[in-house]
Amino acid sequence: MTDKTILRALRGEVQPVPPVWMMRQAGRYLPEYRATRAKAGDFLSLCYTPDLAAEVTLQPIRRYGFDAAILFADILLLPQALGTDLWFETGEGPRLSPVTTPAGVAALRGKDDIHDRLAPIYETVKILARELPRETTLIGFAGAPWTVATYMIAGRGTPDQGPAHRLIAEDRATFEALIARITEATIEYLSAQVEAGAEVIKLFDSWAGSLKGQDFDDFAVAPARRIIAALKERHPGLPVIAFPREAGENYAGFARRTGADCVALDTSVPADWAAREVQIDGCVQGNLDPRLMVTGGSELVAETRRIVRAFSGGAHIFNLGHGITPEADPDNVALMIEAIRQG
Ligand SMILES: Cc1c2[nH]c(c1CCC(=O)O)Cc1[nH]c(c(CCC(=O)O)c1C)Cc1[nH]c(c(CCC(=O)O)c1C)Cc1[nH]c(c(C)c1CCC(=O)O)C2
Repeated sequence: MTDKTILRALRGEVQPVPPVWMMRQAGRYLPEYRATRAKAGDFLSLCYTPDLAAEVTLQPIRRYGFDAAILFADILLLPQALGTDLWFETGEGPRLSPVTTPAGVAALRGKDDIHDRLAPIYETVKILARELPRETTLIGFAGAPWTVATYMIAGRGTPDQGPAHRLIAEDRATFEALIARITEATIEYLSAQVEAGAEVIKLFDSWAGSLKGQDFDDFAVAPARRIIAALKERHPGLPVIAFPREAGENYAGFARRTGADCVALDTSVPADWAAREVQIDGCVQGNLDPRLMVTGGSELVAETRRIVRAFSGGAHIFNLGHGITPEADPDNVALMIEAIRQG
């Protein structure tokens, strides 16, 4: 049995001090990240250069001693491995060649033909498995099929995921075929990460909140359940964190319905409600507002303590409700960690 604090939380163990890591902990708020990114040239080159991707993954571990490191990569590398073009417009975000037709879906690579392009990611995982401190847990990840599909269909990020919802309404068969292709490829991608040394897997469904009713069941719950079941069959005991962001009331029962060991909570979910309705099924992760990492001060300390207290009756991994932003002050991260560990 391991004594790693993150793995203990994921097994449902209640700990006096919750383990902590942060979404986007390797990121632009850190000067050392900006320096390594400049050396790589651009964001995608950083993702695909294993030595540099491992370096930025390790930077926040060295600086803060987080309990977990998350592989540095992006959810959009999988669509790229499936054959879509991918680039980042400076100051705007990702762009992809859209996939909206039966022919477009059929032209995607098969689930077993993604590994040549993703090999550098597996190499990053191998370096990290060697170099991380022994008490630090290594988290691998992928986007959940719905969120990845929203980018593939629109060719970019969209505020309301309109193009993906339109495809569901107008050509459900093509949409379902796309989800199925992403789901099967995601299983192979995550399984390869585990074989390379990832100890925990996290599924990011950043746009789950725009799925309502039956669509939530069909396109957020069902694909996650399929991926988690396949991964656990191949890698017995593998812990999985699911992040159905903005799912609201659908957070209740999400772990049970998908087989996830932990549900990550966004900032819109009241901690007291989540302690009653979500934590009864196991570990929860979250959910400090990332804005407090910009503003800091006594409000940051008070909020951190409030969240620790709210979840103290069950298994809890402290985290933000979403990624830390480039405007955050690195000193506020240290202040948050001190409030967690020293109470
Ligand atoms: C939707 C999504 C993406 N990527 C991701 C999601 C799901 C989680 C979420 O909701 O944030 C997930 C992601 N992206 C990144 C990671 C690495 C691990 C981590 O530190 O959490 C992870 C887990 C690095 C990244 N991915 C990106 C950056 C910033 C790139 C830079 O250095 O310029 C980082 C550190 C770029 C990215 N990547 C994506 C967008 C929309 C953008 C542009 C917006 C932005 O600039 O913040 C797609």
